[in-house]
Amino acid sequence: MDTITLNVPTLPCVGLAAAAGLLACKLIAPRRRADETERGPLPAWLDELEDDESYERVRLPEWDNGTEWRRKNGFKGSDYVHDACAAVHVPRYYLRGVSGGVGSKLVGAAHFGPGAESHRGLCHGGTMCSLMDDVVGWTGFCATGVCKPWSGFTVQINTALKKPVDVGSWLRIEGEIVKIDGRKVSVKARLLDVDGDVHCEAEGLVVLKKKS
Ligand SMILES: CCCCCCCC/C=C\CCCCCCCC(=O)SCCNC(=O)CCNC(=O)[C@H](O)C(C)(C)COP(=O)(O)OP(=O)(O)OC[C@H]1O[C@@H](n2cnc3c(N)ncnc32)[C@H](O)[C@@H]1OP(=O)(O)O
Repeated sequence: MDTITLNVPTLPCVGLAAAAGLLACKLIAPRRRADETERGPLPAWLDELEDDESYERVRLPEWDNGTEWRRKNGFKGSDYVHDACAAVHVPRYYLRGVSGGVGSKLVGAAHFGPGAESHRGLCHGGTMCSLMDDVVGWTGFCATGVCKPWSGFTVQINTALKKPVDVGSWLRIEGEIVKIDGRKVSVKARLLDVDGDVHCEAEGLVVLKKKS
């Protein structure tokens, strides 16, 4: 019968190697995944928005410096959509704010990464719904015509899935305030490609926080 000899001094080494591997995954792998180049270049039309004076880029510390800002402000994880490693990722939003809120429009680019896959190269419908939730919420936060982060809650997102999304796509995401009734902000949103084909659209409702 074969015998297996356990070399006891190697055990701590194996343990150390495993710990080092784990640390490498935690520290190195997420950074590699976060590398923008893996998503390819940002779509060119984002530059057009940058140059368009009617739109202003929404810059927030929770997006620009997410990890550190969140840790300091009591958040417990990474942003489901805005984090660089998110399966479906929005790197930027631009706001065309309108005084009074109605007509204010938020436009951004969304990338569907490999982690968003459902069936053979196509993305999970839930990734489109998540995006609709995000853009409805952030558009609702612009109910005064300027972006006031976390100023309300998304309470409804009625999403119609119209056309599948390929893994690796960059699509345009838009939200627009169509009605404000007290604390209730109604938003229409859609996700479209460069040809103007609509992949999904949504009607959403945001309830603003009570004034304290
Ligand atoms: C607004 C109150 C603030 C509370 C303070 C908490 C302190 C927190 C501090 C800081 C938070 C920063 C904010 C973070 C934002 C996160 C981002 C997201 O989008 S989260 C996504 C997941 N969404 C949820 O998890 C929502 C869950 N829902 C709720 O928590 C409640 O429903 C809430 C707070 C949104 C509203 O509760 P109510 O007690 O303040 O207000 P009511 O009187 O129930 O509703 C106001 C109006 O909205 C309608 N409404 C509410 N929910 C609706 C729904 N689901 N569908 C249709 N209408 C709805 C109601 O019918 C009412 O309408 P009528 O004024 O009577 O005409």
